[in-house]
Amino acid sequence: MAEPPVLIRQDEVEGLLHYKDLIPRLEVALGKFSKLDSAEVIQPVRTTVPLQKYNGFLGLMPAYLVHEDILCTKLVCFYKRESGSTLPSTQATVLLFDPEYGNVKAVMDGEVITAKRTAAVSAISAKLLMPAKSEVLTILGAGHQALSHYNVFTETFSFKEVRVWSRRKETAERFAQSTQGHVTVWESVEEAVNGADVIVTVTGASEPVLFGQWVKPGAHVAAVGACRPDWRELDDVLMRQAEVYVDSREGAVAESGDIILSGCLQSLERFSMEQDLPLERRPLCSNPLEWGFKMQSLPSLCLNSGRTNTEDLRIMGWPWM
Ligand SMILES: NC(=O)c1ccc[n+]([C@@H]2O[C@H](COP(=O)([O-])OP(=O)(O)OC[C@H]3O[C@@H](n4cnc5c(N)ncnc54)[C@H](O)[C@@H]3O)[C@@H](O)[C@H]2O)c1
Ligand SMILES: O=C(O)[C@@H]1CCCCN1
Repeated sequence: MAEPPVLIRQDEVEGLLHYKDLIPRLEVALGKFSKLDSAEVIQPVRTTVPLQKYNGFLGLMPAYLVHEDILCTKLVCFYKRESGSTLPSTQATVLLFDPEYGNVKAVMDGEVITAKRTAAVSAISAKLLMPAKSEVLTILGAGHQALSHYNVFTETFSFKEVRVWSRRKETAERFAQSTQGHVTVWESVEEAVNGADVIVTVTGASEPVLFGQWVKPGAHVAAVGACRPDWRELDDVLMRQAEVYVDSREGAVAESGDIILSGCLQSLERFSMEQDLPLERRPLCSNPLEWGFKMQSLPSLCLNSGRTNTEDLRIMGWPWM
């Protein structure tokens, strides 16, 4: 008879999960996942159950690391909340299984895991893709993901200036006061991103909030918020100008409204058809030399609107370069 599962609470997860350990482990996992080799990582596109009555979804996210024999599933409820709602927009739980016996070994808080994993993967994309002398970071959105992204980006890099914008100025001001460093609050997105080297979009928007004409050439955009086919944060101009790097081709094609609604996929598909590339190797990027940059399940995509140093990507161990 199996032992009952261990319960790992949010404060315990918070105390155990540190970016200095999380980032290198995610880089290894990303590398294995990018190989599309099911002998390494089995992580199908998640199943999503609509909760129409509450304008939300339940996501079921299994993953199996074969060599490490780690089997887990994240169950996450996520919602589009009305402005000013006090209800949470995300609630997640992670189950760890004994792959041989089949029982649940641990039930752990998924909120901190989601906040830190997502931000860490955005930081990994920035390590590889942001301009060499990045000085200005702009965060669009002032919620949970905004805070985890602020924390990992200021811990990992040294920006001279950090800016924040939120659709409600008071939430941006509250966010700025809650951080340890100096964060400036901006009234408009256009002003907030003007000259920014790195832009993180972590809003609950359904329509574009970031427009290509405002983004400095070569800037890096870590687009996190639009993780449903009918949600988007980025406009068509940005999607078509940028080199698009995604966590998973299958996931992005199924879930990323920024990719699906901008039509950039069709043009890229057309390109790869013409090149008669094998399906599993088709790029999801505007630049034929850059393969789809695979990242842990969402952020749905990272954009690099300038040249990318592909050598860095090779160094990170992504063999598909
Ligand atoms: N890619 C991933 O892996 C991943 C992980 C977690 C969350 N998300 C998504 O990222 C987004 C932010 O997540 P969170 O946990 O920080 O949520 P949150 O509710 O804590 O914060 C959302 C922020 O977006 C703002 N916002 C909401 N609706 C908006 C709109 N229509 N226009 C502009 N701003 C708006 C809110 O004011 C708030 O500042 C959500 O859409 C969530 O689904 C993605
Ligand atoms: O992959 C995740 O964990 C997130 C949860 C929030 C909605 C989008 N997907």
